[in-house]
Amino acid sequence: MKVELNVNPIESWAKTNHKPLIIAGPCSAETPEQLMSTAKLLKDLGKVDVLRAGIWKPRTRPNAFEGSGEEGLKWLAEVKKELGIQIGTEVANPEHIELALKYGVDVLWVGARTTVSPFAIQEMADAMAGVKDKAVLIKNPTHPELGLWIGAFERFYRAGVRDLAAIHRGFSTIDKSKFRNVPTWSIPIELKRIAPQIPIICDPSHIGGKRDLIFEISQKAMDLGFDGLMIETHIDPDKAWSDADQQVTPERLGEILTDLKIRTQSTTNVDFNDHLEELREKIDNIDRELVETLATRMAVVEKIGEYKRDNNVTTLQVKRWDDIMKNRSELAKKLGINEEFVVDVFKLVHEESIRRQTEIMKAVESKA
Ligand SMILES: O=C(O)C(=O)C[C@]1(C(=O)O)C=C[C@@H](O)C=C1
Repeated sequence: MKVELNVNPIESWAKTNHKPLIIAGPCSAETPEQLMSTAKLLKDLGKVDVLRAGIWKPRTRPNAFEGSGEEGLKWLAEVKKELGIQIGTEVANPEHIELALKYGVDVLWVGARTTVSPFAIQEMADAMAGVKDKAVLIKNPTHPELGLWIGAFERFYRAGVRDLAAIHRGFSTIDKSKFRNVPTWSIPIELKRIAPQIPIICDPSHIGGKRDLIFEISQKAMDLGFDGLMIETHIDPDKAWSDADQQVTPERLGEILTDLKIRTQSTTNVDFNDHLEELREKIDNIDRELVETLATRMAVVEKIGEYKRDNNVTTLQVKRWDDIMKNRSELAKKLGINEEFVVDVFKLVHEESIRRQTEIMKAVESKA
């Protein structure tokens, strides 16, 4: 799948000359004082490009704080006027968009729970038709379905929105995890591969769910070459009306941003590039050998499949499979590589063996 979306580079709409783009501010706009005092400290850091604040909060259950609504937009507009900082908030329907535009919101984002619904996205895209100079950021859907995420970009793009970016906020899981939303980095990496022109912003607050994890997640995003960070920041995090555990003080945000190592996609250093080229050639050769070895293995699997078919023996051989898993895992340990990774590779290999042997069995059935 290739996605042709000629979206504008982040610098063109965020009016920033540094990378990464930093969006920070409280989870929710609670009071005019809370918003203004947080915003002033963020502005003083000199590194924050957009002040964020939730106005309408999609809470799991209805009795939680659901946002300050239009009133909060007035406070945001006041901050923009007084501090000259760009402002951003989450929108979930055309009415939110209309109000956000009325109060001069510069950056609108679509939440994960909205991205899952193409109906909601289409209505919002229609509401953005003809709107100029406003950026739309789209959070990944709550579950790791890349097509749905891309579909949301396509809907806004068709409506004429060109200032677009993705926000990676992790994926819901019922498994026990140290993260609130598991990052499953392979999904944003795949988005980068098939649509490299779409900037990606990481939301470590929602991935981590705990303030202690924010630095580590942000650094990982920088190591992967993400374009920005959205970090929830509150003047007094422990007293926040929503998501208290994942917010940091403006002071802590300053430390995080200072400590982050920012990497570049490439370098003009000739020695580095020459050496990288040599190593990549080695990798190309190793990969060729790997694929050739897989093909040789598969030929043996097919031979076994024919024997099994002719002797009415099942494709799946649990004892043998279990022995293979144990042995390959021990081998990985001995060679000092990640055992889980090797086990995962062999699970895929085994799945393919079974698929191929099932085909061999079927071929005879259909002849009979
Ligand atoms: O050993 C066999 O019986 C095979 O068919 C080979 C193989 C494998 O891929 O290694 C495939 C299926 C079985 O479940 C066990 C092992």
